Amino acid sequence: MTRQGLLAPQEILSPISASPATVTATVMGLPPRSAASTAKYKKLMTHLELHGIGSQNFASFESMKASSPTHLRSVPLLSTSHSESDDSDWNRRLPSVLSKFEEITEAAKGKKIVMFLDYDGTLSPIVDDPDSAFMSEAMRAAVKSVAKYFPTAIVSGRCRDKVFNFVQLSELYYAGSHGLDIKGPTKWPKHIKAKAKSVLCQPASSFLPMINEVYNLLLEKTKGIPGSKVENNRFCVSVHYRCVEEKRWNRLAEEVRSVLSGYPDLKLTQGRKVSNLEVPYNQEVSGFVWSEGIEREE
Ligand SMILES: O=P(O)(O)OC[C@H]1O[C@H](O[C@H]2O[C@H](CO)[C@@H](O)[C@H](O)[C@H]2O)[C@H](O)[C@@H](O)[C@@H]1O
Repeated sequence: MTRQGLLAPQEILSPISASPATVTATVMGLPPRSAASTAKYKKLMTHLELHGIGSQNFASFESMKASSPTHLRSVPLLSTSHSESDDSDWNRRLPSVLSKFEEITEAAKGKKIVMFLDYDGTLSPIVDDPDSAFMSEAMRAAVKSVAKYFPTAIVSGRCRDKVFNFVQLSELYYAGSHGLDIKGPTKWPKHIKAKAKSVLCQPASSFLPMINEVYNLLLEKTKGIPGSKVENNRFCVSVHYRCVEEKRWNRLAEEVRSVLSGYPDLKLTQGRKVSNLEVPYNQEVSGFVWSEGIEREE
Protein backbone atom coordinates (compact mmCIF):
# COMPACT_ATOMS: atom_id res chain seq x y z
CA MET A 1 0.00 0.00 0.00
CA THR A 2 0.98 3.58 -0.19
CA ARG A 3 2.49 5.57 2.61
CA GLN A 4 0.20 7.74 4.61
CA GLY A 5 0.60 10.84 6.68
CA LEU A 6 -0.54 10.62 10.25
CA LEU A 7 -2.50 13.68 11.07
CA ALA A 8 -3.18 14.06 14.71
CA PRO A 9 -3.04 16.51 17.56
CA GLN A 10 0.24 16.65 19.43
CA GLU A 11 -1.05 14.57 22.31
CA ILE A 12 -1.74 11.75 19.90
CA LEU A 13 1.53 12.04 18.07
CA SER A 14 3.59 11.83 21.22
CA PRO A 15 3.21 8.09 21.78
CA ILE A 16 3.75 7.47 18.09
CA SER A 17 7.08 9.17 17.95
CA ALA A 18 8.22 7.60 21.22
CA SER A 19 9.15 4.26 19.75
CA PRO A 20 11.46 3.64 16.79
CA ALA A 21 9.17 0.88 15.57
CA THR A 22 6.13 3.13 15.50
CA VAL A 23 7.98 5.97 13.84
CA THR A 24 7.81 4.14 10.53
CA ALA A 25 4.07 4.67 10.51
CA THR A 26 4.51 8.24 9.42
CA VAL A 27 6.96 7.70 6.64
CA MET A 28 6.78 4.17 5.37
CA GLY A 29 4.45 2.67 2.87
CA LEU A 30 5.65 2.60 -0.68
CA PRO A 31 9.34 3.34 -0.71
CA PRO A 32 11.01 6.21 -2.41
CA ARG A 33 12.80 4.46 -5.28
CA SER A 34 16.44 5.33 -5.79
CA ALA A 35 17.25 7.20 -9.01
CA ALA A 36 18.92 4.04 -10.30
CA SER A 37 15.98 1.79 -9.61
CA THR A 38 13.53 4.35 -11.04
CA ALA A 39 15.55 4.46 -14.24
CA LYS A 40 15.64 0.67 -14.35
CA TYR A 41 11.91 0.50 -13.76
CA LYS A 42 11.16 3.06 -16.51
CA LYS A 43 13.40 1.16 -18.92
CA LEU A 44 11.57 -2.03 -18.15
CA MET A 45 8.17 -0.40 -18.64
CA THR A 46 9.28 1.07 -21.97
CA HIS A 47 10.54 -2.32 -23.06
CA LEU A 48 7.24 -3.93 -22.13
CA GLU A 49 5.21 -1.26 -23.88
CA LEU A 50 7.34 -1.57 -27.02
CA HIS A 51 6.74 -5.28 -27.04
CA GLY A 52 3.04 -4.90 -26.41
CA ILE A 53 3.20 -6.79 -23.16
CA GLY A 54 0.22 -5.78 -21.04
CA SER A 55 -0.16 -6.09 -17.30
CA GLN A 56 -1.88 -9.46 -17.69
CA ASN A 57 1.45 -10.92 -18.78
CA PHE A 58 3.57 -8.89 -16.48
CA ALA A 59 4.97 -11.66 -14.27
CA SER A 60 8.63 -11.87 -15.01
CA PHE A 61 11.90 -12.11 -13.17
CA GLU A 62 12.58 -8.45 -14.01
CA SER A 63 9.24 -7.23 -12.73
CA MET A 64 9.69 -9.28 -9.57
CA LYS A 65 13.05 -7.62 -9.02
CA ALA A 66 11.84 -4.15 -9.92
CA SER A 67 8.95 -4.46 -7.49
CA SER A 68 10.87 -5.80 -4.53
CA PRO A 69 12.23 -2.84 -2.66
CA THR A 70 13.86 -4.73 0.16
CA HIS A 71 16.21 -1.82 0.81
CA LEU A 72 13.34 -0.01 2.43
CA ARG A 73 13.29 -2.43 5.31
CA SER A 74 16.37 -0.85 6.76
CA VAL A 75 15.56 2.79 6.10
CA PRO A 76 14.87 4.45 9.43
CA LEU A 77 12.83 7.63 9.92
CA LEU A 78 14.57 10.71 8.55
CA SER A 79 17.53 8.56 7.58
CA THR A 80 20.51 10.18 5.94
CA SER A 81 21.76 6.84 4.66
CA HIS A 82 20.28 7.39 1.21
CA SER A 83 20.73 10.52 -0.85
CA GLU A 84 18.25 13.35 -0.56
CA SER A 85 17.80 13.52 -4.31
CA ASP A 86 16.57 9.91 -4.31
CA ASP A 87 13.68 10.91 -2.12
CA SER A 88 13.12 14.53 -2.99
CA ASP A 89 10.37 13.99 -5.54
CA TRP A 90 8.56 11.54 -3.28
CA ASN A 91 8.89 13.82 -0.26
CA ARG A 92 7.68 16.83 -2.20
CA ARG A 93 4.54 15.02 -3.23
CA LEU A 94 3.93 13.18 0.02
CA PRO A 95 5.81 14.87 2.82
CA SER A 96 6.10 13.23 6.21
CA VAL A 97 3.66 14.70 8.67
CA LEU A 98 6.55 15.29 11.06
CA SER A 99 8.18 17.75 8.72
CA LYS A 100 4.96 19.49 7.68
CA PHE A 101 2.93 19.22 10.83
CA GLU A 102 1.93 22.87 11.18
CA GLU A 103 1.10 23.26 7.50
CA ILE A 104 -1.05 20.16 7.58
CA THR A 105 -2.94 21.09 10.73
CA GLU A 106 -3.54 24.53 9.23
CA ALA A 107 -4.86 23.02 5.98
CA ALA A 108 -7.01 20.59 7.94
CA LYS A 109 -8.82 23.27 9.94
CA GLY A 110 -12.56 22.92 9.56
CA LYS A 111 -12.22 19.71 7.59
CA LYS A 112 -13.11 16.22 8.62
CA ILE A 113 -10.00 14.15 9.10
CA VAL A 114 -9.95 10.45 8.35
CA MET A 115 -6.91 8.25 8.92
CA PHE A 116 -5.95 5.57 6.40
CA LEU A 117 -3.15 3.28 7.54
CA ASP A 118 -1.30 0.49 5.79
CA TYR A 119 -0.49 -2.64 7.79
CA ASP A 120 2.54 -4.55 6.47
CA GLY A 121 5.73 -2.55 6.67
CA THR A 122 3.90 0.34 8.31
CA LEU A 123 2.13 -0.82 11.46
CA SER A 124 4.15 -4.04 11.53
CA PRO A 125 7.70 -4.82 10.46
CA ILE A 126 8.33 -6.76 7.26
CA VAL A 127 9.20 -10.34 8.22
CA ASP A 128 9.85 -13.55 6.28
CA ASP A 129 6.73 -15.34 7.47
CA PRO A 130 3.55 -13.39 6.57
CA ASP A 131 1.70 -15.13 9.41
CA SER A 132 4.15 -13.70 11.93
CA ALA A 133 3.88 -10.02 11.02
CA PHE A 134 2.79 -9.00 14.50
CA MET A 135 2.41 -5.40 15.55
CA SER A 136 3.86 -4.15 18.80
CA GLU A 137 1.74 -3.23 21.82
CA ALA A 138 3.08 0.33 21.53
CA MET A 139 1.83 0.54 17.95
CA ARG A 140 -1.55 -0.90 18.93
CA ALA A 141 -1.89 1.69 21.69
CA ALA A 142 -0.95 4.48 19.27
CA VAL A 143 -3.54 3.39 16.70
CA LYS A 144 -6.15 3.07 19.43
CA SER A 145 -5.45 6.65 20.54
CA VAL A 146 -5.73 7.94 17.00
CA ALA A 147 -9.09 6.18 16.56
CA LYS A 148 -10.48 8.01 19.60
CA TYR A 149 -10.20 11.26 17.66
CA PHE A 150 -10.60 10.36 13.99
CA PRO A 151 -12.35 7.68 11.95
CA THR A 152 -9.45 5.32 11.30
CA ALA A 153 -9.14 2.64 8.62
CA ILE A 154 -6.51 0.06 7.86
CA VAL A 155 -6.22 -0.71 4.16
CA SER A 156 -4.30 -3.82 3.15
CA GLY A 157 -3.83 -6.36 0.41
CA ARG A 158 -4.35 -9.04 3.01
CA CYS A 159 -7.72 -10.58 3.74
CA ARG A 160 -9.62 -8.47 6.22
CA ASP A 161 -9.92 -11.12 8.95
CA LYS A 162 -6.17 -11.60 9.08
CA VAL A 163 -5.54 -7.90 9.50
CA PHE A 164 -8.16 -7.78 12.24
CA ASN A 165 -6.56 -10.73 14.01
CA PHE A 166 -3.25 -8.90 14.06
CA VAL A 167 -4.65 -5.52 15.09
CA GLN A 168 -7.53 -6.55 17.40
CA LEU A 169 -9.13 -3.12 17.58
CA SER A 170 -12.89 -3.15 17.04
CA GLU A 171 -13.14 0.60 16.71
CA LEU A 172 -11.42 0.68 13.29
CA TYR A 173 -12.55 0.28 9.70
CA TYR A 174 -10.80 -2.60 7.96
CA ALA A 175 -10.40 -2.68 4.18
CA GLY A 176 -8.96 -6.01 3.12
CA SER A 177 -8.10 -7.37 -0.34
CA HIS A 178 -6.97 -3.88 -1.41
CA GLY A 179 -10.38 -2.41 -0.63
CA LEU A 180 -12.69 -5.14 -1.92
CA ASP A 181 -13.71 -6.24 1.55
CA ILE A 182 -14.58 -3.41 3.90
CA LYS A 183 -16.04 -3.62 7.37
CA GLY A 184 -16.77 -0.74 9.68
CA PRO A 185 -16.21 -0.56 13.44
CA THR A 186 -18.17 -2.90 15.68
CA LYS A 187 -17.34 -0.83 18.72
CA TRP A 188 -17.42 2.96 18.86
CA PRO A 189 -15.36 5.23 21.08
CA LYS A 190 -17.41 6.38 24.10
CA HIS A 191 -17.42 10.04 23.07
CA ILE A 192 -19.17 9.30 19.74
CA LYS A 193 -22.87 9.78 20.42
CA ALA A 194 -24.45 8.76 17.13
CA LYS A 195 -23.46 5.13 16.70
CA ALA A 196 -23.54 4.23 13.05
CA LYS A 197 -24.61 0.83 11.82
CA SER A 198 -21.57 -1.34 11.04
CA VAL A 199 -20.74 -1.29 7.32
CA LEU A 200 -19.93 -4.41 5.33
CA CYS A 201 -19.03 -3.95 1.70
CA GLN A 202 -17.93 -6.88 -0.46
CA PRO A 203 -18.72 -5.83 -4.02
CA ALA A 204 -16.63 -8.57 -5.61
CA SER A 205 -18.23 -11.52 -3.84
CA SER A 206 -19.20 -13.14 -7.14
CA PHE A 207 -15.45 -13.64 -7.73
CA LEU A 208 -15.00 -15.83 -4.64
CA PRO A 209 -15.28 -19.20 -6.45
CA MET A 210 -12.78 -18.00 -9.07
CA ILE A 211 -10.32 -16.81 -6.46
CA ASN A 212 -10.54 -20.10 -4.57
CA GLU A 213 -9.93 -21.99 -7.81
CA VAL A 214 -6.90 -19.83 -8.56
CA TYR A 215 -5.61 -20.33 -5.02
CA ASN A 216 -5.80 -24.12 -5.30
CA LEU A 217 -4.18 -24.08 -8.75
CA LEU A 218 -1.32 -21.93 -7.52
CA LEU A 219 -0.82 -24.13 -4.46
CA GLU A 220 -0.51 -27.13 -6.76
CA LYS A 221 1.75 -25.43 -9.32
CA THR A 222 4.16 -23.95 -6.81
CA LYS A 223 4.47 -26.80 -4.35
CA GLY A 224 7.78 -27.91 -5.88
CA ILE A 225 9.38 -24.48 -5.46
CA PRO A 226 11.10 -24.32 -2.07
CA GLY A 227 10.32 -21.22 -0.02
CA SER A 228 7.31 -20.14 -2.08
CA LYS A 229 4.10 -19.44 -0.25
CA VAL A 230 0.60 -18.93 -1.58
CA GLU A 231 -1.76 -16.88 0.55
CA ASN A 232 -5.51 -16.70 0.08
CA ASN A 233 -6.48 -13.09 0.68
CA ARG A 234 -10.15 -13.69 -0.14
CA PHE A 235 -10.49 -11.40 -3.21
CA CYS A 236 -6.84 -11.71 -4.09
CA VAL A 237 -4.25 -14.50 -4.11
CA SER A 238 -0.69 -13.61 -3.13
CA VAL A 239 2.35 -15.60 -4.19
CA HIS A 240 5.32 -14.85 -1.94
CA TYR A 241 8.89 -15.20 -3.13
CA ARG A 242 10.78 -13.57 -0.24
CA CYS A 243 12.09 -16.98 0.83
CA VAL A 244 12.63 -18.37 -2.68
CA GLU A 245 16.18 -18.47 -4.01
CA GLU A 246 16.58 -15.90 -6.77
CA LYS A 247 17.61 -18.56 -9.28
CA ARG A 248 14.08 -20.00 -8.95
CA TRP A 249 12.18 -16.72 -9.43
CA ASN A 250 11.88 -17.25 -13.17
CA ARG A 251 10.25 -20.60 -12.66
CA LEU A 252 7.86 -19.19 -10.10
CA ALA A 253 6.97 -16.27 -12.40
CA GLU A 254 6.32 -18.80 -15.17
CA GLU A 255 3.87 -20.73 -12.96
CA VAL A 256 2.07 -17.53 -11.95
CA ARG A 257 1.86 -16.46 -15.59
CA SER A 258 0.48 -19.80 -16.69
CA VAL A 259 -2.30 -19.68 -14.07
CA LEU A 260 -3.10 -16.04 -14.86
CA SER A 261 -3.47 -16.80 -18.56
CA GLY A 262 -6.55 -18.89 -17.73
CA TYR A 263 -8.20 -16.00 -15.87
CA PRO A 264 -8.29 -12.86 -18.04
CA ASP A 265 -10.66 -11.19 -15.57
CA LEU A 266 -7.93 -11.01 -12.96
CA LYS A 267 -5.05 -8.59 -12.89
CA LEU A 268 -1.51 -9.04 -11.69
CA THR A 269 0.12 -6.63 -9.27
CA GLN A 270 3.46 -6.66 -7.48
CA GLY A 271 4.18 -5.89 -3.85
CA ARG A 272 7.21 -6.41 -1.68
CA LYS A 273 8.48 -9.78 -2.87
CA VAL A 274 4.93 -10.83 -3.59
CA SER A 275 2.85 -11.15 -6.77
CA ASN A 276 -0.89 -10.72 -6.43
CA LEU A 277 -3.63 -12.04 -8.66
CA GLU A 278 -6.59 -9.87 -7.91
CA VAL A 279 -9.99 -8.66 -8.95
CA PRO A 280 -9.55 -5.29 -10.68
CA TYR A 281 -11.56 -2.81 -8.65
CA ASN A 282 -12.17 -0.42 -11.53
CA GLN A 283 -14.40 -2.81 -13.36
CA GLU A 284 -17.95 -3.69 -12.61
CA VAL A 285 -18.07 -6.20 -9.84
CA SER A 286 -21.24 -7.77 -8.54
CA GLY A 287 -23.31 -5.60 -10.82
CA PHE A 288 -22.01 -2.20 -9.76
CA VAL A 289 -18.82 -0.24 -9.72
CA TRP A 290 -16.80 -0.46 -6.50
CA SER A 291 -16.78 3.27 -5.78
CA GLU A 292 -20.54 3.44 -6.17
CA GLY A 293 -20.80 0.54 -3.78
CA ILE A 294 -18.95 2.48 -1.14
CA GLU A 295 -21.13 5.53 -1.67
CA ARG A 296 -24.29 3.50 -1.30
CA GLU A 297 -23.11 1.97 1.93
CA GLU A 298 -22.24 5.28 3.55
O1 LIG B 1 -1.14 -4.13 1.89
P1 LIG B 1 0.03 -4.16 0.95
O2 LIG B 1 1.08 -3.16 1.33
O3 LIG B 1 -0.38 -4.12 -0.48
O4 LIG B 1 0.80 -5.52 1.17
C1 LIG B 1 0.06 -6.65 1.11
C2 LIG B 1 0.89 -7.86 1.31
O5 LIG B 1 1.31 -7.82 2.68
C3 LIG B 1 1.83 -9.02 3.20
O6 LIG B 1 3.09 -9.31 2.60
C4 LIG B 1 4.12 -8.41 2.94
O7 LIG B 1 4.45 -8.55 4.34
C5 LIG B 1 4.93 -9.87 4.71
C6 LIG B 1 5.12 -9.88 6.20
O8 LIG B 1 6.02 -8.90 6.61
C7 LIG B 1 6.23 -10.18 3.93
O9 LIG B 1 6.68 -11.50 4.26
C8 LIG B 1 5.94 -10.09 2.43
O10 LIG B 1 7.15 -10.29 1.71
C9 LIG B 1 5.36 -8.73 2.09
O11 LIG B 1 4.99 -8.67 0.73
C10 LIG B 1 0.85 -10.14 2.96
O12 LIG B 1 1.40 -11.35 3.44
C11 LIG B 1 0.49 -10.28 1.49
O13 LIG B 1 -0.50 -11.26 1.32
C12 LIG B 1 -0.06 -8.98 0.99
O14 LIG B 1 -0.26 -9.04 -0.42
